[in-house]
Amino acid sequence: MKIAIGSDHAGFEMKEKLKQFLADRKLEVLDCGPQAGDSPVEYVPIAKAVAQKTAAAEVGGGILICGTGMGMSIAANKVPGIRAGLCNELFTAKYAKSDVNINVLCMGSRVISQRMAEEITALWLDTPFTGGRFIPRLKQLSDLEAEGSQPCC
Ligand SMILES: O=P(O)(O)OC[C@H]1O[C@@H](O)[C@H](O)[C@@H]1O
Repeated sequence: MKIAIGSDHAGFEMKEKLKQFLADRKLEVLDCGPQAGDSPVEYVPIAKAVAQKTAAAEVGGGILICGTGMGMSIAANKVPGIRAGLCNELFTAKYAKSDVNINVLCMGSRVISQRMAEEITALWLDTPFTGGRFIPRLKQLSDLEAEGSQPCC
C-alpha cells in the first residue's frame, strides 16, 4: 500500500522520521512536502495535496502533521471523500479507524512524541474497519457532504 504524507514546518521533523517508519513496514511513501523544515510552510496546500491523492485513490491513505494536527484535519476534511481524524492518543486512533474508517490520520508534533506518533500510526494501519452498523453512518457523512450548506429547514 502507498501512503501520502505531508506536514508544515512544525511537523517536518516528525514527517521525515515517520517516512522511515513507514518504509520499515514495507509501505510505499508519497511525500507531498515540504522538502525542508527551515522556513514557514502553510498547512492548507499540503493538506489539500494529501487529501486529494487519497480521495482519488492514488494512495491507500494519508498522514498529515502540523503543530497540533488541528489545522491539517480541518483542511483535509474540506476535500470530498475525506474522513480525516485528529489522533493524538491511542484510544482515539483505534476507534477512528474501527468505527469511522478515517482515511487521513492527523497528528500534532507539538503535542506528542515521535514514539507516540509511530504507535498511533501503527494502530491506524493495523486496526480493521468494523463495518456493520458503522456503514450507514459513513453513508450519512457522504450524504451530508453532497448536501453541502443548502438549508434543510
Ligand atoms: O510555527 P507557528 O507558525 O507559530 O505555528 C504553526 C502551527 O500553528 C497552527 O496553525 C498549526 O498547528 C501549525 O503547525
